[in-house]
Amino acid sequence: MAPSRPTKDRESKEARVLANRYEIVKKLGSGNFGTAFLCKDRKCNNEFKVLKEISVGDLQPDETVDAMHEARLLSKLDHPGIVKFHDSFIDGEFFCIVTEYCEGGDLDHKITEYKKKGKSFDEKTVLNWTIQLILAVQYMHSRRVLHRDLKTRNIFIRNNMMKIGDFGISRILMGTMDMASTFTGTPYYMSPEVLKHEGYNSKSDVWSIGCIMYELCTLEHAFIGQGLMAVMYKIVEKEPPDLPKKYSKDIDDVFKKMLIKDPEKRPSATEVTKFPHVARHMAKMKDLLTDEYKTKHNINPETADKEASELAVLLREKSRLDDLRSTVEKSSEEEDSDQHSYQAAAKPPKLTARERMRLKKMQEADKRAQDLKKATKIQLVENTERREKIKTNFEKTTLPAWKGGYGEGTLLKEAITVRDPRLGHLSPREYGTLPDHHYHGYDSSDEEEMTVKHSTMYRRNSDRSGPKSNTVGSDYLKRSQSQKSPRTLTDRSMNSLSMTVQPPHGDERPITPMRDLMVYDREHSSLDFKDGIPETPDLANTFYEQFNEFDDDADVVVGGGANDSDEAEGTLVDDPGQKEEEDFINYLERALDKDEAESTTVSDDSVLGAFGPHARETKIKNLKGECVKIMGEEEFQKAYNYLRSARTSQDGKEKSEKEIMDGLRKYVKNPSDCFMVDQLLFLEEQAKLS
Ligand SMILES: Nc1ncnc2c1ncn2[C@@H]1O[C@H](COP(=O)(O)OP(=O)(O)OP(=O)(O)O)[C@@H](O)[C@H]1O
Repeated sequence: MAPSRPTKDRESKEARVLANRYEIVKKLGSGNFGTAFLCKDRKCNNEFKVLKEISVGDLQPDETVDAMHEARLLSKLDHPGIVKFHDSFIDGEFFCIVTEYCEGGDLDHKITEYKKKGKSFDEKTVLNWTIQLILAVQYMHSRRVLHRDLKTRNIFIRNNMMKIGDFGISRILMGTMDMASTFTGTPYYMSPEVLKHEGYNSKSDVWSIGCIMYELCTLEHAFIGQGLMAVMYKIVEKEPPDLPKKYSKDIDDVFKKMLIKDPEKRPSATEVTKFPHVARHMAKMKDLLTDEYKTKHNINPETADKEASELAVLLREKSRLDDLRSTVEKSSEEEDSDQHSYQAAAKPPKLTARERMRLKKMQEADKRAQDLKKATKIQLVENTERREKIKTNFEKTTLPAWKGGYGEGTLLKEAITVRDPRLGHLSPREYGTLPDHHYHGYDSSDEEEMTVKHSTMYRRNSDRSGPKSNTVGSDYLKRSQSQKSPRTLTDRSMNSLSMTVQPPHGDERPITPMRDLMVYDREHSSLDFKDGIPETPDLANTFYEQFNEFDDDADVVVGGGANDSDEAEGTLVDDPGQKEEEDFINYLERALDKDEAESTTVSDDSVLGAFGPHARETKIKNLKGECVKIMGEEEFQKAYNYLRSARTSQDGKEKSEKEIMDGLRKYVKNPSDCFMVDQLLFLEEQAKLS
């Protein structure tokens, strides 16, 4: 069993916080490689995540680096059927992995629960889940990643969706990378080629999914026997059992194909998706999910189409009007110059009555915008002066600590608010109730681009996790800033914000006055609020907090850690659940595409996680220790000698598993214990070869 932290540390009443952000909530359980905890991510709206601690023991530093590297690579896997990897870090002697939390627990628990209640999964559920798993496996394989330890305990349930978790980092760290989970004594999902030491490849993962599928139908393992050797023998030699009669022949066929002994003949994940029965079911799933998605997210296809065509007409009109405007502007400029006045006046652009009217309106609007720009410049100067005045007042007076309401917050807000002229003059209260995006993107002038931002609309005072819709605009801005895109929002991005953000109507929860302040773009603004930081410590702190929150480098985007940058580049859809639904529908669609290219079989040599000599040595050492612990020194030595000669028989005659097992009985009480001895021999062989 992997070492765990000292009891005192774990039982302390104070919340344990790791990496300055993950607050341990409770222990979920301990596995062979470490302990899993439910934690709250303080930097991510207290979102629940799972933190797994694995003792790195006496690993060499380079192996830990390897594991970190592996963790980074795994963090790139982004699929609705794969448990999201968020972060990894070293904490003392522990390597910590932070992943998505799956509230439905693992599939092993689910199956046990069903068994206890005498329930069973219907065919549709079995197919749904198998398809979800196979799509995730297909995705992994296309990225040349093998799981190698697919079993019901490594499959998690979230929102009734299957998610593959527990990738190999723990096994790398504990030195059991070669064959799936040999320490755990769970050979039930291991393929014949793995048991025969013929190497792990992508088809071995497909085998494991076949075994899981059988388990979903029967709540039993596909290959059972008394002891590990018996199980191994059945896997290698015996045909899989039939599925119970209540399942169709079609689904039985799919399962049987996934359990073809010869990996060459066994279908790949992509081929499984092309089986007619699977493809038909996938198409149904896609239609159903798409309908559900539309209903849930209030998307009416007819309205959407109508809106899209209306938008297209408007865009066409706008672009024609833009052309006309520039032509008119050009001709009037030319009229002003002596050179071409006659020529220009002679060729006025041809406009329809409607266009003339629109053009006139546009020109008026342009003029108004120019005036507003000027007004804002004046306002800026006034604001700066006012701010200076307030600063001086602050220096002279000590303000009482803020206790709610719109006291000094309002004062400060008034002082430093740069008003968006399009909003007219609003009271602070009115500012507070406007949706986020109304504050973005006003250009005060060409030279001094300034992005004005309202910080935390609709957020509660105590908890900063507001409804999702309120953060979309802010995240959009954060993203655009972090990508160093132009600081001001274009009309189009304003439009996209207006379309995406749906502020909850009538939601006027109290707003923290200091948070009502607008945050400015430090690099580009001519206003330097740093000079205007309130002197009262509490206010100053809150003031600073805002800068931290919106700092370009601040770690604030959903997802945290290793994935932050990726997610920052993500879609505008800010609800992870919604994104996942969309992604899953897309993957189904892609899998249904007949022309989709088949990924080649991925073998052990070509995948992530090739480990170095240090890791192998550690593995051999651990494995030997484990064997001696179980069998005793003497018995281990006998079994080891016997198996070494049996496995490496030089006479060219290969013994069957049954023969080997029978021979083994002469030396050991329980031949199934020798499963690990076999692993040890295999590793030693590998070490010799490398
Ligand atoms: N992402 C997750 N979401 C929800 N529960 C999880 C998650 N990861 C692990 N768990 C739960 O935490 C417990 C411990 O998990 P862990 O992976 O450490 O061990 P295991 O899966 O039981 O064994 P092993 O990994 O050694 O095969 C299990 O009950 C598991 O269901």
